[in-house]
Amino acid sequence: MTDTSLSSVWVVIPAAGVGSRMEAETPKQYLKIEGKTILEHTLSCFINHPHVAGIIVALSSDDPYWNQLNIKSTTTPIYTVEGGAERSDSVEQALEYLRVLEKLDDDNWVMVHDAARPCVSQLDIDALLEIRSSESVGGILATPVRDTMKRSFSDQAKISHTESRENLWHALTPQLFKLGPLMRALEFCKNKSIAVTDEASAFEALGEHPQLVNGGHDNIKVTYPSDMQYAAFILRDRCAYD
Ligand SMILES: Nc1ccn([C@@H]2O[C@H](COP(=O)(O)OP(=O)(O)OP(=O)(O)O)[C@@H](O)[C@H]2O)c(=O)n1
Ligand SMILES: C[C@](O)(CO)[C@H](O)COP(=O)(O)O
Repeated sequence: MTDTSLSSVWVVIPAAGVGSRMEAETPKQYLKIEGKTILEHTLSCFINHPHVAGIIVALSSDDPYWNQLNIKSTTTPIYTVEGGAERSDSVEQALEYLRVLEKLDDDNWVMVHDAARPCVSQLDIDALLEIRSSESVGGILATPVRDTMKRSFSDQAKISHTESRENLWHALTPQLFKLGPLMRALEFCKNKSIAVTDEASAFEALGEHPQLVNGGHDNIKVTYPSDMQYAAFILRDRCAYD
């Protein structure tokens, strides 16, 4: 087994969604904040990063926007692959590309990060990368739940009961795992028809316990229209200090 604790990682950016909850004409990853698309903001978090070997972006088959982006990358190769029906399918397509065309072997680390999360900080990315030298199966950025959590009835917006927020986290991205185990975990879930909305869930289905790395709660996933203003505030604030 080669020592990959300090090797560079490939970044998988699932960007093939339609953004239905955003209710916009354009898929949300192509909506603009401060003159740049959300996808460009997200890519800028990883382009020319010293520990990033390359970026693979999963796009929808009929994506007419990608070629219009203004992406400047001097040291980081960026490739695209056709995504799939679900986020997990898009991730699998990108991983297959890395294995077959980039000829990455199983113990290469890969980091999966939502195109819709443009506010991730370098500090958090580097904190997650630290787990490469641990014995863990991999891990994710996450942030502890801050509010009291209520469970509603399934058929009405009334409180059924309060869920304990003890040891309850919001899963964020990036999520960092080794290529081979991640592909096998996703394949296992697909074969068992276990729907997974993040990479960690696939490992949990195998009885694994990925590491939780405390990340900023401002690493939001732009999902609803109201998220755009908050993301713009965070990005403006971030640029003011960079
Ligand atoms: N088939 C899919 C679905 C989603 N994604 C990506 O996965 C990330 C997180 O998914 P989500 O926030 O749910 O995006 P959408 O699926 O586009 O949003 P919605 O569920 O509102 O349609 C996004 O960057 C999205 O582009 C993807 O690559 N392939
Ligand atoms: C991967 C993720 O962002 C972690 O919170 C989330 O699971 C994506 O879910 P979505 O339904 O695809 O937005």
